[in-house]
Amino acid sequence: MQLHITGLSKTYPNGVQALDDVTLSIPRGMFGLLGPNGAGKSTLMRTLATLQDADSGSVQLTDVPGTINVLRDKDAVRRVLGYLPQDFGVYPKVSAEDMLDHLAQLKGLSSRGERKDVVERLLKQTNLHDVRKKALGGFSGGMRQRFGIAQALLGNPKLIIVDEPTAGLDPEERSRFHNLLVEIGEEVIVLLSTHIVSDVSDLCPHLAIMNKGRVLLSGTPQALVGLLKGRIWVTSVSRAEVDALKAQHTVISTRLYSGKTQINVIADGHPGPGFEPAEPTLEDAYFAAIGGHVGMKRSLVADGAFVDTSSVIV
Ligand SMILES: Nc1ncnc2c1ncn2[C@@H]1O[C@H](COP(=O)(O)OP(=O)(O)OP(=O)(O)O)[C@@H](O)[C@H]1O
Repeated sequence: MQLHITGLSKTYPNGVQALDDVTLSIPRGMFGLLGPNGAGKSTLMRTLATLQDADSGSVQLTDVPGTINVLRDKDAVRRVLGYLPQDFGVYPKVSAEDMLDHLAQLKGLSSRGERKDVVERLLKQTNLHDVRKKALGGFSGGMRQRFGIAQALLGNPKLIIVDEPTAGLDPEERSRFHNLLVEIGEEVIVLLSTHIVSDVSDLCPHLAIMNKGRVLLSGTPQALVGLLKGRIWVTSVSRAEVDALKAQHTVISTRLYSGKTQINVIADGHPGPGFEPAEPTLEDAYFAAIGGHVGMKRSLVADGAFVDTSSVIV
């Protein structure tokens, strides 16, 4: 099973181009869609979830078995889709158990006994069984997101789309949520959008980095990080020195560390006194891509094949 997205574009009536010729092949397992706010992640996910139309392009879900034309055969997509939107709302007065039972009915599970089993299993899987009688309005952010996954798993979906699910969760709930996603398994496609690099590095064997509606890079974390091998340098300076360094070097990120500013620079050779070589991380790849310092030849992905980023130009 693979999801092939080819040349997908979308411009909103206000003139914002949210998707600009997006081409990606998404294999089975967890796939991270990483990008800053406004990159176009939600637009892409809503389009794949059949909730809005693209202006052009095509999307195919292969070997489901058979092939689904995602933009055209919306009912067929909905039968294999589980979706957790960014703004997942719940009825505050309804209990988790009753709501899940209701959603199961809407998904077509008409047998009461079968529904009871499915609801029970999902509540256990998402660690909500103890609070199943509690009204959803009293749920914490993390519990609500786990409930969101429970409803997305109704009907054994093959394509699961989760849009920024960890935003606003505390570290413990984030880790719990990550474990839940990992458990969903490798037999389905799980597309996860996030602006948090560690969500992707912890979970996803494949990812794409998006900005301004375009895919900047895609591949395995190792391949993306490999692009920067020997090219990341780090130094630590006082705040007063930061602007001068930014004027002289290609700074890809700065962060405060023990009261000093740690600066990561991209350069093909040693940038000068005070710099140490650094092992590149996915965060470096992310910032380098967003800053336009590494990129992908568009023609390489034009055939829709999943690109090994060893073939990426820098
Ligand atoms: N319905 C809409 N009408 C007009 N512009 C929109 C609409 N939805 C999104 N946009 C714009 O399209 C661009 C992409 O938005 P989108 O929500 O897809 O990005 P995102 O990567 O999901 O970011 P975020 O995490 O902030 O939602 C943004 O500039 C946004 O303001």
